[in-house]
Amino acid sequence: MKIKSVRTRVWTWKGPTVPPQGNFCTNASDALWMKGDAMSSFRFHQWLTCEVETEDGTIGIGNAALAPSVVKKAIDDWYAPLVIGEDPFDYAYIWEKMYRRSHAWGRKGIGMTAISAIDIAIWDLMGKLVGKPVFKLLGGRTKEKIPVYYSKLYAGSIEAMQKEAEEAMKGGYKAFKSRFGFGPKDGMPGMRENVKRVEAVREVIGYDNDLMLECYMGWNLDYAKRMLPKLAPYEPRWLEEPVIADDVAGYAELNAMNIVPISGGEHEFSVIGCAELINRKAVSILQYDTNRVGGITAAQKINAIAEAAQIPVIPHAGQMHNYHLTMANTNCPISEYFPVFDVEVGNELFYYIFEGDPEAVDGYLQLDDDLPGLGITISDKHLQHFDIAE
Ligand SMILES: O=C(O)C(=O)C[C@@H](O)CO
Ligand SMILES: [Mg+2]
Repeated sequence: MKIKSVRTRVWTWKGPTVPPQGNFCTNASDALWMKGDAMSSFRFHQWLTCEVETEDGTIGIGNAALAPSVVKKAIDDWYAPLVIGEDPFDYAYIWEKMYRRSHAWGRKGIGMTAISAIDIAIWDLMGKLVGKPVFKLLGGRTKEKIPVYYSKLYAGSIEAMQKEAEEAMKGGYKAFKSRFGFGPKDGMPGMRENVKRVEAVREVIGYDNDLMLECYMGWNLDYAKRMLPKLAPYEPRWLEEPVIADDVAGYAELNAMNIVPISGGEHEFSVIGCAELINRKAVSILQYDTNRVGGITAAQKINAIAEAAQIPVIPHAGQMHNYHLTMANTNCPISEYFPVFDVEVGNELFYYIFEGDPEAVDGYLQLDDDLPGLGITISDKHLQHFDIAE
């Protein structure tokens, strides 16, 4: 069975969006003097779909959210010709071929994202060709159902964050991730504002539920070292991306302080890139995203390395490509879950492109033992809200 085509499309959201609300999420651009919406370059209002088709007409669906229009070009011009004519079940060889033939520029970022989208499509394809869900090809069911954590709680007024946390509690969630709104440029007053919001969310969710704290690369080593002791009393399960992704030494220093577990990895790429985070003890929880790190082929290899180091893997984002890996690995204890919302940052945009993503019920989600592949289709329900570029 050979791959006969690779079809990429870029989906640009033109529907209603929720406008940014002030200091709602620290991020890597906060260190710039720029005025205005620092999160603007971190929104996901475009998405890439990648459909890999075999001679018999079976189509596997992959996707990517980072720089979709550039990734499309990389796939169309460079990677698609490498995979057409190959047998999808030679997925390890295909992965190496894409990785090594673009090694001069593709090891991280755009290239690895393109490799990820194709690889995810190949795994969906293989599942469909053998009539098995992808998780059954990876190790099978390791959980009755997948516990999830509610991931939103962007920084806003204390009242608004407490209201959102109350609603999420009513939804049955038992773990919650909130975002910080203040960082180094906001000085001591900002530190106090950050702590106030952590305390306020804890007041609502109590101490029997997990609270994770997200910096999204918006702090630095000095600021994070000063913040950790202030956060410890609120018992966060982890502090996420406190420094920029390249500051692996900073990650390792913060993690070694052993005050709050440090997590990261959603902006790391390839097996070796994640092995570096593990081997340098830079993270206590690894959070690659399968549609960035190298797809399912790479993610499963990373899962083995993480398991050997007893570092739990909790992939960034929801989406089926991550859920299947979590279901198939005991060392992947829970999944991140973006509740279905109006399009804001855009983490939730995939709900408007695909059908089949499970909705969390009482803090859990379920995968179907008998649904071949990833279990998603491309939806036609929201086409009026997208411009689609072939
Ligand atoms: O969900 C996460 O971990 C992210 O980093 C999403 C990003 O939009 C910041 O919240
Ligand atoms: Mg994150």
